[in-house]
Formats: sequence, C-alpha cells, structure tokens
Amino acid sequence: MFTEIFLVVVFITVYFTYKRWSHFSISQVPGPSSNSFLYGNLPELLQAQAGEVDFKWQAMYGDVLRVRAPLGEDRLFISDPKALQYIYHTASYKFPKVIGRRHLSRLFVGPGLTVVDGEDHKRHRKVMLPGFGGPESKSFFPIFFACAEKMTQKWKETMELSGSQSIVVNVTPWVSRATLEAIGEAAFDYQFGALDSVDHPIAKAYTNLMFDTFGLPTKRAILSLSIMDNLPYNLAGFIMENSRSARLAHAQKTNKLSTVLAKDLVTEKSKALLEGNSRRDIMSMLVKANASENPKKRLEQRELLAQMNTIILAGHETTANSISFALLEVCRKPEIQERLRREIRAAERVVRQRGDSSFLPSDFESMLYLSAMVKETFRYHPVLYNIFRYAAQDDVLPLSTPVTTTSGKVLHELPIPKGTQIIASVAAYNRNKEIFGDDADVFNPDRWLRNTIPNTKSALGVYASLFTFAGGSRSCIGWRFAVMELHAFMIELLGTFEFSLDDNEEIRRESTFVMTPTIEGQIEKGSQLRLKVKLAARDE
Ligand code: HEM
Repeated sequence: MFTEIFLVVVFITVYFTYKRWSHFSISQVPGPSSNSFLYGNLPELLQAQAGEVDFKWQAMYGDVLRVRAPLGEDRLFISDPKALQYIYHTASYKFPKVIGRRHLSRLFVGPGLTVVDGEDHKRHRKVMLPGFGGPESKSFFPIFFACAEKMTQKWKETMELSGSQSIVVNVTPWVSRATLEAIGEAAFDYQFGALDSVDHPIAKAYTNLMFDTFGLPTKRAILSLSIMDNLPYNLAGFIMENSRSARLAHAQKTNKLSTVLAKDLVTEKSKALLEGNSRRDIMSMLVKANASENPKKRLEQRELLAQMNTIILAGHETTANSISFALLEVCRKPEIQERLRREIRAAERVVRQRGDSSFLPSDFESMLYLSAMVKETFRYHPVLYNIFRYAAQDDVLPLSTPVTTTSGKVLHELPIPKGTQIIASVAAYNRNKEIFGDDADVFNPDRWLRNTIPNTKSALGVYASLFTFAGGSRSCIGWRFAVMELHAFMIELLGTFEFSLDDNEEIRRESTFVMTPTIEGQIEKGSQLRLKVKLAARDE
C-alpha cells in the first residue's frame, strides 16, 4: 500500500509540474466527462466488451477525442485515418509504445521485437523479416491444413464415440491448441503435441494466459498500469519485475517455461546451420540471418530466445481467436456458412480434377467469397482492438476531419505536447463508414466484392486498408501467416462440419488485450465458444 501511495504522489508531482510548464494541452479536445479524478474514464473503456465504448465515443465525439485517464491525465483516443497514418507510418519511431504495456510484454516474452524500440527495433526487425515474407507464409500452408485436419479428426472421433449425429464442442481451447501446433511446426519445426494431450506444459501454460492477466480488470489494476505508463522506463521495469501480483504470475511462469524450450531449439538450429543442414522453419531462417549479419548488428542470445517466445505469444492466440470469431459469425448467419461451403465444394472439385489431394494457396484466388469472409472477420473482429503509444516529443497530428475544441476553435491539425498518451482504436477505425461503406456496423463479407471498398487513398495498414495488423515500421510481422492460416482453417472446418450455436448463449467479445469470446454469465470461466458440430454433406 505504501508503495502505491508513494507512486501516486510521484506521478501527480511529475505530471502536473510538466503540464504547468507545457505550452499547450489537449484538454480542450471534446470527450466524455468523468466523475472520478482517481480513475477517469479508463474503467468504462477497459471493463466493457472490446470495442463497445469505442463505438459509443466515436458516434458522440468523432474520430479524435480526449479521455480522462487516472489522476486527471488527458489522453487522446484516435480512429482518424490521417492521424493514425501519421503516428504509425510517417513518424512511427516518434511514437513509442507506452511504458507499462512495454514492460508487460517484456514479462511475457523477454527483450524481443514487440518490446524493443528505435535502433534496436530496426536491428531486430531486419533479422526477423526473412522468415515472414509472402513465399515463406505460403510454404507453411500445408502445415496449417494438417493442424486443422488433425483437430477435425479428433472431433470426428469424439462424435463416433458418442454415437450421436452431433456434439457440442467448446471450440476456443481446441483452436488455441491447433494454432499452437501450427506455430510450433512452421516457426520451429517442433511438435508441441498440443492436440494429442491437454497436459503438454507449454500448451497448458498458454491456456487462458491473456484472460488471467488482462481479463476483468479491477479499478486498482487499471490505476496501477496507468501509473506505470507515466513512470521513467527503468523505474517502471524495476517495479513490475519485482511485483508479486497474482495477475503477473501466470505470465512470468509461462515466459520461464518457454525460454527453456527456446534455449534447446536455438542450440539445435545453430548446430544444424554449422553442419549445413539448416531447415526452412522461421527460427532456422532467423538463426541464419543473424549469423550472416554484421557482428555489431547481430541479436544476442537472450534476444534470440525472446523472439521465439514472441512468435508463440503473438502468433497463436491472435489467429485462434480470429478463427473462433469467424465461426461465431457463420453460426449467426447460416446463409454465409452455406455459401462458403458451396465455394469450398466447387474448389475441391477443381483440386480433384487436377489430380491433387489437397488445396494450394493459389486455389484461394478463385475463392473470392472465402477471401471476403477472411477480410470481414479481420475488419469486424480485430483481436487487438486498441493499441497504445505516446508522443516522444511535441508534435502536430494531421486530421482527416477537423476538430472543434470546447472553446469553439476549429483545428485542421492538432498540436500535442510531448508525453501525450494515445489510444488508437482499431475497432473504431475498422468501422469507418467512408472507407468501408454505410453498413460498416454490420458483418457482411459481400462488401469486399464491391469494387468501391475499401474507399481510401491513405496507405494505412498492411492488408485491405484495415488497421487490424497496425501499420508502418511496427506493423504485424506475421500478417501473411495469419491470412494464410485463416483461409486453411476455414476450408477444413467448414468443409468437414456444419456449425450452429449451442442454446441461446450470449457470446461476448471479452477485453483481455487480445479479444476473446466468453459466455455472458460465465465470464470467469475464461475463453469459451460452445458450438454444435455435425458432419457436413459431401459431394457424391
Ligand atoms: C489475427 C492475427 C493477428 C493479428 C490481428 C495481429 C495484430 C498485430 C498488431 C496490431 C501488431 C502491432 C502491435 C503494436 O504495435 O502494439 C502486431 C505486431 C506483431 N505481430 Fe501480429 N497479429 C496477428 C498474428 C501474428 C502472427 C501469426 C505472428 C507471428 C507468427 C505475429 C507476430 C507479430 C510480431 C512479432 C509483432 C511485433 C512487430 C514489431 O513490433 O515490429 N502476429 N500484430
């Protein structure tokens, strides 16, 4: 308790002294009022379902607004395309990640790509990139298919044992284990065996990791993280590393476990490289790229290990939850499900006619509706719904739409003082009606078949003008991997089974840093999506 009071006093003194001497402020940007000096608006945002409050604020105040953070701090909440383009593309290194969340990532994975900044980030990214190109991601396609197939095979076996035509499956843990398996094989040429046994220590450690750390945040947790975001980097790091918070224990344990495995794998890959037997998995490419790098620019051993933890963490819950939300949508709208299945059957006939037994990535080119479904899932359910940054110096944000301040001044660009914290709303940007159409609030894959969508000239995002994978020099390195994986899983799942919702359960989009489905009334059980599954009819 004493530490918390001390930190609050340090924060208030530093923040208000700075504000006093700062020559401009964002306090006149319109935004929601708050009755609580201690917590501000953040509990409303962070305790709600993902995106819910984003959409409300966007409708009330537009694409740039001011929110109150704890202790009277003002933050910007942004979904304006031009401002996001500036922050993430044009001036990305002037807008580093916020300190508290950076340290959280460090606790999860160590000093890897998601954590480092500036020149270090450039160095890490250069070594990582060769593993994540277009050809590399396409080459992993058979692996994604095989993992999806292994999962559907397990469900078929359960169905046979039950003697019933249909079973109810909680798909979230299954898909999570299948994508863990996929990342294991593609990234490390390693089999976790996560689909064979629920007891694999790493698979177990990752189960509900995000939910335990970020799920159902208390006001106290929100206050603590907000204070960390404003402390000097090393002080925040020291406090978090020495924290005995139960919320952080799961992350610390998982990091230790996967670092042990990372050590073995890095040793094995380095040996194979020396012997001239290097493989094509991401880790082998990384070790190879690192070895041929100028020694001053090489990654250190602890950084290499952190990359492996990073790839597992960033690369499996994200795709798993995207697959779960895609399944939810095809249950809500059976006509979408039937149309996708018709397209899959037609593509299967083409594959058979050319004498192949499985799909190739080039088959997607004729599967326009499936690709539209994948884009719509990433648009409507961006699993990283908010991204956090701060201005490292005084700056001026360009705006797509002018902001009228509370004193009536119309601003066509927005001056912001050094230190301003920014919450980028991916969820709200992805519903921009000018870019994605007047029905942007509705889940509708057909929008992607209109040649007017996306309607934008701004180069925001790496895929389909969505902000789902962020943009610029810190954009998601694994976006092609995720796109391929979603296509493969949807083909296998919808080709094999028909899905429908179990009973009348209300599914929530739970805010756990990575958005995950939970069931209303059973939130404390963590990620859940219970679906009725039965075999789909095949061609004669
Ligand atoms: C649906 C799937 C995915 C989504 C929505 C997603 C989203 C994102 C977003 C928004 C960022 C930027 C975060 C920030 O700047 O704070 C990011 C970064 C990153 N993602 Fe993904 N991601 C996905 C899948 C993957 C996969 C499959 C991998 C690896 C196999 C991966 C690896 C990474 C890495 C390493 C970074 C850090 C990049 C950097 O800082 O330079 N992601 N991702």
